[in-house]
Amino acid sequence: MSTIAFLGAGVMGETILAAILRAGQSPADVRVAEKNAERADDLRQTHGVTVTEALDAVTGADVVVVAVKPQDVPAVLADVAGAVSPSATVVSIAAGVRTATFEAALPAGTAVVRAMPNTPALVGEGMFGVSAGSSCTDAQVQAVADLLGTAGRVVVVDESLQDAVTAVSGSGPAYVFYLVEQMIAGGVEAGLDPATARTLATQTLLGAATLLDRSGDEPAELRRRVTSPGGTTAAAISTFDETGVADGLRAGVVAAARRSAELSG
Ligand SMILES: NC(=O)C1=CN([C@@H]2O[C@H](COP(=O)(O)OP(=O)(O)OC[C@H]3O[C@@H](n4cnc5c(N)ncnc54)[C@H](OP(=O)(O)O)[C@@H]3O)[C@@H](O)[C@H]2O)C=CC1
Ligand SMILES: O=C(O)[C@@H]1CCC=N1
Repeated sequence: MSTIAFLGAGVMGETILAAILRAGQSPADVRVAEKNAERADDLRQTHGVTVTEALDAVTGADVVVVAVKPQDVPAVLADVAGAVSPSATVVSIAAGVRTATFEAALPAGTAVVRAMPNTPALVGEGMFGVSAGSSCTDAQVQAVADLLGTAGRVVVVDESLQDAVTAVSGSGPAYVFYLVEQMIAGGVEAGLDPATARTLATQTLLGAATLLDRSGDEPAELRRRVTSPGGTTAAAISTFDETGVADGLRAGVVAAARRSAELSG
C-alpha cells in the first residue's frame, strides 16, 4: 500500500483524506501536516492518522497531496522540496496554481498532477478534474485518477482547462447551495415552514440531478417538460429572465474562471 502525505487538511484536504481511508487505505500509511493545532488534534482523533511536521510527512511518501490555500503553496513547497522522494507523485488541489509553479519549486523531474475536487466528495459524489504536469507519466495520472475516483467521478483534462473546471465543478456546489437557499426562502415566503421547504428543495435537487444524469437528456429539454404553457413554471422562468438570473449565473461562472486564472499569478 502507498504512503500518502497531506500538506494541509482543512475542508477539502480532510474530505479527500476521509474518502481515501473509506476506500481502504490504512491510517498507519497516512501522514498529515496541519498548521492549525485544533484541526491537527481533530484529524488525529477522528481518523487515527499520524499528524506531524511537513518535512517528516513527505519523507518517503509515495503520494504528496498539497491541500493548503493557494497563497500558502510557495511556503509549504519551500519547506519540503528537498525531502520529496524522486519517485513520489505530488498532487495539488490548490485552485489556480499551475503545475509549472510546483515543478519550478521541486527537484527537476518531480511528477506533479493538478486536481480540482469539490466538496460532495465527502459523500462519495465528488467531481474531480485532473491534469498532468510536464514530468508525469500516463500511469501516474491514472493512479491519481483511481485514488480520487474512490470519492466520485474523474475527468482528465488538459491543464489549460483547469480554470474552467474550477468555475463549473470546483466552486459549483456553492452555486447550487445558493439556489437552494433561495428556493427555501421563497417557499417560506409562500407559507411553508423552513424544515418542510428544505425537504422539498433538497429532494427536488436530488431528483433533478439524478434525472439529468441517468436520462442523458439535455437540461433545456428536461426543463421544457416541466414547463406547462401558461403554468407555474413558466411564471417562475419569466421572472428569472426578467430579473437577469440566467445572465447573472453565467457571469458568475465566468468570474470564477477569471479569478482562478488570476490566482495563477
Ligand atoms: N473548499 C473547497 O470546496 C475547495 C477547495 N479547493 C482548494 O483546496 C485548498 C484548500 O482549501 P480548503 O480546504 O477550503 O482550505 P482550508 O483553509 O480549510 O484548509 C487549508 C489548511 O491548511 C493549513 N495550512 C496552511 N499552511 C500550512 C502549512 N504550511 N502546513 C500545513 N498546513 C498548513 C491551514 O491552516 P491555517 O488555516 O491555520 O492557515 C488550513 O487548516 C485550496 O487551495 C483550495 O483552492 C479546491 C476545490 C474545492
Ligand atoms: O473558492 C475557492 O477558491 C475554492 C476553489 C474551488 C472551490 N473553493
